[in-house]
Amino acid sequence: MPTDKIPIIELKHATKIIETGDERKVILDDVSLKIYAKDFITILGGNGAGKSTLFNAISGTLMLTSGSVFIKGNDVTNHSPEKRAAAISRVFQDPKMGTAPRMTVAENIAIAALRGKRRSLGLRNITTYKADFASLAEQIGNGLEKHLDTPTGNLSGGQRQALSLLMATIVPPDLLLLDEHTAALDPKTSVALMQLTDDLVTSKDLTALMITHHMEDALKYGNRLIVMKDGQIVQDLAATEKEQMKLEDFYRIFD
Ligand SMILES: Nc1ncnc2c1ncn2[C@@H]1O[C@H](COP(=O)(O)OP(=O)(O)OP(=O)(O)O)[C@@H](O)[C@H]1O
Repeated sequence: MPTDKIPIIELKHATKIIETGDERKVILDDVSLKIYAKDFITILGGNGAGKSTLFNAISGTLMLTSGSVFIKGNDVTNHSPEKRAAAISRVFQDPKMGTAPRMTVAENIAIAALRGKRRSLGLRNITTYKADFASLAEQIGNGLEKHLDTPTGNLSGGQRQALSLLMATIVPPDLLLLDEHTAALDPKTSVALMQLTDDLVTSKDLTALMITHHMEDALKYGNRLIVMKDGQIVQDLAATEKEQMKLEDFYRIFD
């Protein structure tokens, strides 16, 4: 891992404590992490280990109790999620989360294409861009290009997740957060979406963090693997270390 470059994301002693009545719970425990350009990091951890909390801390939907968050060297610890959204895209587990259901596929893509731009595309001008949208959707596969005028609420879960992925990356973000984005899909669709994800991340040189409960995927994809437990990062493995790990080794981590 490079040490001289400025990380895309850096967490310094990120800590979140939840206090309710007499109860005090540390859900993110002094996490320090540097994520560099083109890192594709898979994240494993049991239920309640703090994986989504880590994503919430990075995207700003959870404000830290102490510690700080930097995006490309800028301290964004007190920035709202909206402000951080110019740099960070997130795809959720639930296919309903990433897209506006009453809007068509083309309209959703048009909105995503505007991210970070001041100029308005004007939804009325979508026809001008239809050919571009169709070719983008075609790259995604699974017939999305034939559904440009279909409200996204009528798409299959797999098509919606593929569309969410396209929308999250159409304007390449500084960081792509994948929050168990294949977990709600049937096994065949899940494998196809995972392959598509890897193709997109690799071809667009994206920097990505991916939470998964599939140990095989965590081992197969990415250049780095993080294991979380009790709000802490307990393993941070580079590609070479990861290659030497066997599934049994990971099962031991969760013991
Ligand atoms: N806003 C909150 N208030 C109180 N507790 C919270 C809050 N957010 C998360 N937690 C708690 O923090 C712990 C970590 O939750 P988190 O969702 O990050 O786990 P996870 O690793 O993503 O788990 P899973 O695999 O089940 O999705 C859990 O015990 C959860 O109940």
